[in-house]
Amino acid sequence: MLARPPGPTLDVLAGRLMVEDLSVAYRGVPALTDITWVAPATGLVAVVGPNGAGKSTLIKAILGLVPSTGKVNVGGRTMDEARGLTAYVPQRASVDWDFPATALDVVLQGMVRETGWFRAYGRARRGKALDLLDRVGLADLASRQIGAMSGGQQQRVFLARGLARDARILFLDEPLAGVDAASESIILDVFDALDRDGRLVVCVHHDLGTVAARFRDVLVLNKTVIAAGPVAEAFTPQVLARAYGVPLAT
Ligand SMILES: Nc1ncnc2c1ncn2[C@@H]1O[C@H](COP(=O)(O)OP(=O)(O)OP(=O)(O)O)[C@@H](O)[C@H]1O
Repeated sequence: MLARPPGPTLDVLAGRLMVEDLSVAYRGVPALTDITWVAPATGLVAVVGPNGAGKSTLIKAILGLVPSTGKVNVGGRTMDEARGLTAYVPQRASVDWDFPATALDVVLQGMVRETGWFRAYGRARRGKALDLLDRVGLADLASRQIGAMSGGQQQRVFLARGLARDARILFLDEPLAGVDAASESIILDVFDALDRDGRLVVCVHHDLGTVAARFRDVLVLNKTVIAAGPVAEAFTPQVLARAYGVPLAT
């Protein structure tokens, strides 16, 4: 049985992302073991942990991008059934930046679903894609090749692409890694707007110094769950010492 946080009724859990006994192994080597986690209904969650803790693997396993055992559901729906509710912004390092596409193309690709490629290029969709680029401060670079943009600009384009799905739950893998202060500020402002809009943002994050200021909840991982919950309760020096193996200040 899923261990529930004390108190909540089924109503409170309705619609929540729930992970139960999730395990992943790569060629027989465990990367994640028995992850059980009930995400908050909305808000910003930082997924933190040392290198190799399994943060990226967790996001991919939740989305069904790597084989896993255990259960994942959103309010009782499997991830396949809930696919339309989710968006994924992968780690920048995992993207081939040499592919020939403009920033606008990349955002339009985010709107392609089961309906197929053709419908994605209607006038309304193009307008929406331009609005999304504007939202991340890149309206004037819509026709720039993605490979000719800075790291922070590329990350913002991929955030806009994630937003194009109008998802209720957004997963982002280190969107703030290696971006400059201006890009970081724009990305965090978008997160805050998503939070106000009642979305759930699950973000792999390396900078422990900004967790308390910018995220409401945290999931601390080191191949299994070390702690999870509101930052004030779960992001403590004791938890971080357990996760990272050395004392760290929060
Ligand atoms: N495709 C793969 N094949 C084999 N092993 C993998 C694969 N992907 C990840 N791993 C291993 O699984 C473990 C968890 O990796 P993962 O990338 O999920 O960790 P992470 O916490 O996101 O790390 P980082 O902070 O360095 O990005 C690591 O030991 C990694 O080497």
